[in-house]
Amino acid sequence: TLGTRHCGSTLFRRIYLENCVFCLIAEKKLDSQIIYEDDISLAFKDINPVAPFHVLVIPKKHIRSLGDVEDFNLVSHLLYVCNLVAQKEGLTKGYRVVTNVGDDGGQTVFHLHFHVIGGRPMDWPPG
Ligand SMILES: CCNC(=O)OC[C@H]1O[C@@H](n2cnc3c(=O)[nH]c(N)nc32)[C@H](O)[C@@H]1O
Repeated sequence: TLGTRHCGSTLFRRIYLENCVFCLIAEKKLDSQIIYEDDISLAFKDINPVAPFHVLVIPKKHIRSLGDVEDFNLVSHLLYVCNLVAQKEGLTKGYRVVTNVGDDGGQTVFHLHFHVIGGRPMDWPPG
């Protein structure tokens, strides 16, 4: 698919990025329910919640998945935001943070994102 080929051309990157749903959300070209934003990250409600509270935390910069991260200070910031939105929601009984990496990981949107899932007891092991 488009996302699996790597090509240096700016045109290819522009077309590819314009097909990234989370890039469109970050650029406000696609609507979403934003619950936190700063200059490098965004948190918005998942369109298909699996729990009473289900929010996605993403870098505004396009990064395909955790496997493609170069600057882990950014990941640290994203996890800080996960905790921030969970505290803001008042998830005092706990919550789960999940990132899916690649096909076996169940990743379906290839723009790095952390799920913050809460409001009900979680099962273990995950599927
Ligand atoms: C299935 C878990 N693996 C994964 O990769 O999760 C991707 C997550 O992104 C969610 N999602 C997809 N499109 C959109 C969209 O346009 N808007 C919003 N607000 N969420 C979206 C989807 O429901 C899934 O939970």
